[in-house]
Amino acid sequence: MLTVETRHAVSQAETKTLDTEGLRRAFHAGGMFQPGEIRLVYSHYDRMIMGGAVPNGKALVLDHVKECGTASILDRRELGVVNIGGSGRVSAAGTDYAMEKGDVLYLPMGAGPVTFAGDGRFYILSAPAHKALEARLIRIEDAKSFRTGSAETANDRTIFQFIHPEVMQSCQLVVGYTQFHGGSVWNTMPAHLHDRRMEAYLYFDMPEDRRVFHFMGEPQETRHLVMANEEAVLSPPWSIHCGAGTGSYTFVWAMAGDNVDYRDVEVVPMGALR
Ligand SMILES: O=C[C@H](O)[C@@H](O)CC(=O)C(=O)O
Ligand SMILES: [Zn+2]
Repeated sequence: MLTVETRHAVSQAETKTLDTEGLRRAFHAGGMFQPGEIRLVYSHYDRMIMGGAVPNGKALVLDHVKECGTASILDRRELGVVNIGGSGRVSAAGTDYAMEKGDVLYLPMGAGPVTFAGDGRFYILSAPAHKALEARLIRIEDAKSFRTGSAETANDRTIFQFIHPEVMQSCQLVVGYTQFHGGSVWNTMPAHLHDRRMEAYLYFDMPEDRRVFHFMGEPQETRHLVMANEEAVLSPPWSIHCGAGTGSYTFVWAMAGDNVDYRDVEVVPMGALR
């Protein structure tokens, strides 16, 4: 079963007027990981699609998505998959990829229908593409990683880059995830902006009652959303994106837009935040 929700782009001016429910309707996505279902959220920020596929023993096929206006989703798009669950398999274009937790798969434009199987919980990301590149399964040891932050500032973490120019080629997608050490809780602080790219975060690896207070908005007009396990949040290109958890967690970050330059960010000075 396929379910698709559309999220239109919301401006800075409108965001300023939203209450909690309004903010969540515009930017928050929950319930994407349902056994036996594929659920997608089609965002009009750079037309990024995020979603979940949970085969739960019965194979699921991602093919025609009406919102994309093509016969099959990858006719004019590329796809990233992060397995956040148990052992599973993803197949496309006659190749079967065994995916353990933490593995990331890139499927290029033209790869055709995508089949999800096994015990995986597959987080899906897709952006429009302009050329057919190489498919690639990237395991954590093939990712580029760096440790940043410190325990003193509660942001000691390792950033793993998978679909990233220093690892492989993609058209628009840049995808990786960040893991915390020793109870650190703050991601992406000091915050930054990148008007060239939107970003989506998926928070996971959290016990049921853990929450991340995710911050968004223009630097001088911030808002927060309370995020539970396996919930995602859209970050418009004009928005900061950072958060603090009530304990450690992992989050997948994914971007699409005008460039794939991970360092093309403007750091927001602490004094500019309101
Ligand atoms: O533009 C890059 C993204 O916001 C994330 O990669 C940041 C992040 O993972 C972190 O600081 O923890
Ligand atoms: Zn960012």
